[in-house]
Amino acid sequence: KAGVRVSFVSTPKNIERLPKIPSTLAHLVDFVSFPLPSLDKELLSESAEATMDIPFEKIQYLKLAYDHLQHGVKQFVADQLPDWVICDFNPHWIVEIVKEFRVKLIFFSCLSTPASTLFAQPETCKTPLSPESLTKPSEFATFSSSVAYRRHEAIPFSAGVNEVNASGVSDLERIKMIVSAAQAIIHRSCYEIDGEYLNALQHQSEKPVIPIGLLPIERGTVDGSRDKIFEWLDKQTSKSVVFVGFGSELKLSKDQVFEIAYGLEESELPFLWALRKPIWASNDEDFLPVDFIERTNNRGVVCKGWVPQLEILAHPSIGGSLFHSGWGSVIETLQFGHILVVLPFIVDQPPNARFLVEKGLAIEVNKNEDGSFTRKDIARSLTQAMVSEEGKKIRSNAEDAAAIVGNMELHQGHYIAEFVQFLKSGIWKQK
Ligand SMILES: O=c1ccn([C@@H]2O[C@H](COP(=O)(O)OP(=O)(O)O[C@H]3O[C@H](CO)[C@@H](O)[C@H](O)[C@H]3O)[C@@H](O)[C@H]2O)c(=O)[nH]1
Repeated sequence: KAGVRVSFVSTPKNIERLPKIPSTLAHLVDFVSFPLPSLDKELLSESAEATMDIPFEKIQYLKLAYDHLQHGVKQFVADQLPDWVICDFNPHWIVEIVKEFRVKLIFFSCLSTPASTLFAQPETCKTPLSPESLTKPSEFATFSSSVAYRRHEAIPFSAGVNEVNASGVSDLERIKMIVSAAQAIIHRSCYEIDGEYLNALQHQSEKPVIPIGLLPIERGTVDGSRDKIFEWLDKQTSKSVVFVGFGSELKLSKDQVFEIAYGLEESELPFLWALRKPIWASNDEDFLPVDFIERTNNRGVVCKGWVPQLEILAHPSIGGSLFHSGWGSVIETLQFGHILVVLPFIVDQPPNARFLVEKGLAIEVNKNEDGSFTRKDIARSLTQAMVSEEGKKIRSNAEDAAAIVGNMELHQGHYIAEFVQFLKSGIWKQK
């Protein structure tokens, strides 16, 4: 909308998943599709193009396949000579390409600023990321911060990012290479919500750390066909229903799915659960406790598949959500002023959850030291959030947050405008 020409480079299936570009912007935005090079079918199925398509242990092969895109991308950069390349942490080989063609680079971190303050500790720039460094708040947080991993979360996370996987390059190495070559780092962030962490991150970094706003999605830009989910929601009382979802890439175990199911049942609250077929399920239908659907069908709906989450969250019957605290879902929930019950598992989800609790916007489900949780923990947190007196202040804080998180003028008008200014001038004045 600011008149910047954008080529969005990805693979066919991922591009198909994106919303269509409005005709008024079609002359400025190209979707550039490179077929994903195939690997041995044993390693990666031909239809897999994103983490949501595969089990966790296969992600390393997806990275390997993406690394083979470097030749096509190099040719594209040579032909187009863009002013800037913006990329996430994955394509470390872009560093050589931008150097060769003298193109400027921006690192887009899709993780929140509170989470990033933990990865960007000065010591981790030199050494592998240790679990110890993740279990304490950033030393650059000059305020009282509770954002840190618990030990049971820090151990697998640090192992995952340090490991030299099948692609031959660890995630930490990828991030380091891109960050050190980038002129700036951009975050889905704004001073009004996570300003203190943005400032802490800026103190940790020698480069501009630029908030590009929270990028709330405008309604009507995603498919929200009014199918029977909405007919059911229309019949529910205002702000009474909990939306339950765990994002795109998290794979829950059978125990976890069952405890969530029993917890929903025990809470006696109306719910709408978006549940894709778990990888351990033997068939398309049977992955919930016996008779769960029958026992809860007077007040709950389970949608087995991908749902129009944004349109559901916008419905007036939704009052709260039970989420993994993926940053995208956090923004979408707060955009509509709903309280969050957070049950974090992987990547940045644990620090996101701590941040939301610290801000008085969420209740985190209690977990044991080994990371397990029970139906009682789920039911207790849901009741507290949705109906109890204890949750009243948090419900009201979440409602107030909608005025900031859902403010399109602030995010698109102000933050994106400032970022565009940076793209044009290359100069960033720290706030
Ligand atoms: O049935 C569904 C399920 C998901 N979504 C959408 O998918 C996105 C999910 O995003 P997010 O909440 O960020 O979850 P993940 O994609 O699972 O998140 C990964 O990426 C995030 C950063 O973008 C990290 O914060 C998470 O930890 C990481 O797991 C959101 O836009 C949802 O609206 C749907 O529309 N329908």
